[in-house]
Amino acid sequence: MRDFESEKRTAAREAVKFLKDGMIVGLGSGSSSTLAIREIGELVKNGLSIKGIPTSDKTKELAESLGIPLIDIHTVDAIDITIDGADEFTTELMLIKGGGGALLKEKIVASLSREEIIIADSSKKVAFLGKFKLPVEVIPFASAYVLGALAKLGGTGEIRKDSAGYYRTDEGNYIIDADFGLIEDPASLAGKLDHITGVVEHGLFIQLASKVIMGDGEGVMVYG
Ligand SMILES: O=C[C@H](O)[C@H](O)[C@H](O)COP(=O)(O)O
Repeated sequence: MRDFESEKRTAAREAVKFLKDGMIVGLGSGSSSTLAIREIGELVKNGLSIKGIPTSDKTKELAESLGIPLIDIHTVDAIDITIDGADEFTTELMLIKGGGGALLKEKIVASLSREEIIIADSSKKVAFLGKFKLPVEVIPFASAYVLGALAKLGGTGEIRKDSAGYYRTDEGNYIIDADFGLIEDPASLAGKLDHITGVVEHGLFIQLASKVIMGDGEGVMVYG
């Protein structure tokens, strides 16, 4: 029986070894990223000098509580390294992200990053993306239209809910969790989703990850 929590922690510890003094570091969102951010907090306490850019309000709060210095994304040309999690990944470094609703800022930060390191436990590795429903962030006004557009592409979708009603992202948008079955050509689907009016962003990350560090039992496997 694998201990996924411990695999995530091992991957997080491995990823933070890439951080060096002076770096601008993208801080991912979700439970795996939280482990990495806690490790970064320890390193900062011990003298590592980095500046972080958080990918969600929750991550910002966590980083602040750990004393990790932050920098405004508008003041940087590039981010040296981002450490983030994923809901699914393939060994070709394609990802589904956004299970926690943070995909928009995560994709912006990943796009600005020289290196995007994904940390994951071994349950996240798949041959084909799509068992995990694909998060699609939409402007609330467009949600019915987008559901129809997804159906035309062969998908079904449901607007994500939470205890307060419809779930809202940090930017106030809705998330549609879309089911396309197993996705044989993620790049092609990503291109089609990019063209739907009202879609702000989607959780298919293509050619954004530089490597995936996967916890594998007691050790790690590195892809990329
Ligand atoms: O919106 C959330 C992010 O994309 C997370 O990186 C992703 O959902 C993986 O989260 P976790 O590390 O909690 O499995």
